[in-house]
Amino acid sequence: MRLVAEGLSCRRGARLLFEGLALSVPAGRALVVTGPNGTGKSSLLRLLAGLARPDAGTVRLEGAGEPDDFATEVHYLGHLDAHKAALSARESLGFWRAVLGRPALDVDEAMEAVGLGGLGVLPVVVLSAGQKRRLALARLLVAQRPLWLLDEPTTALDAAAQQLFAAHARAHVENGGLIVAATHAPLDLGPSDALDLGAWRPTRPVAA
Ligand SMILES: Nc1ncnc2c1ncn2[C@@H]1O[C@H](COP(=O)(O)OP(=O)(O)OP(=O)(O)O)[C@@H](O)[C@H]1O
Repeated sequence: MRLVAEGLSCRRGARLLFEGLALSVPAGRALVVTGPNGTGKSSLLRLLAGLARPDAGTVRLEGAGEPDDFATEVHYLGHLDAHKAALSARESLGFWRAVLGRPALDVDEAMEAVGLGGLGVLPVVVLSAGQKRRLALARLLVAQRPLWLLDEPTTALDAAAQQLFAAHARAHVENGGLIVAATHAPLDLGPSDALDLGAWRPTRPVAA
């Protein structure tokens, strides 16, 4: 399996964020995307996830079966954690496990794996910011999907949770998974390439 993007251009409002962007991420490898605020890291991840259309260019996941199946191969973790506030942490994760399909860890195993063992009965609304982020990361573990698209995955995580996350991510890559992660923090995801989106900012014409 390989994620391939070619000739990608992205415009938000009146601003061209990048154009002609190409990337290729094979199975068993991660791509770490960095760049200053506003350079388009989240926008790029949304294009790769199929949540937005590029102004030009294509995205494909080679070796993923039918093109229509693309969405079922992808875990997208955005800025927002996408929990239902009124559910308990266990119920929320169980909901995602049922919806996402291809079950992997069971709910209690995944809660333990992100250090939330014992907190499952709490309503999501009372969890701390870092606990909510841990719960979002647990979603990656309850359903088997090869491509993880992660937007600032370590936001709000303490040092121990960052290490836990990195260990799960490296295991995913070692098992042939693919990861594209946007980050402002150093991330050790195992065999990786780097993409600095700051270098893709279109240059402005120099005023005469
Ligand atoms: N719906 C929108 N309409 C207009 N502009 C938008 C829209 N969404 C995002 N933008 C702009 O697109 C640019 C890129 O935003 P994006 O969130 O992709 O950047 P980022 O690199 O992820 O930033 P950060 O590091 O702050 O998270 C920003 O200038 C933002 O204001």
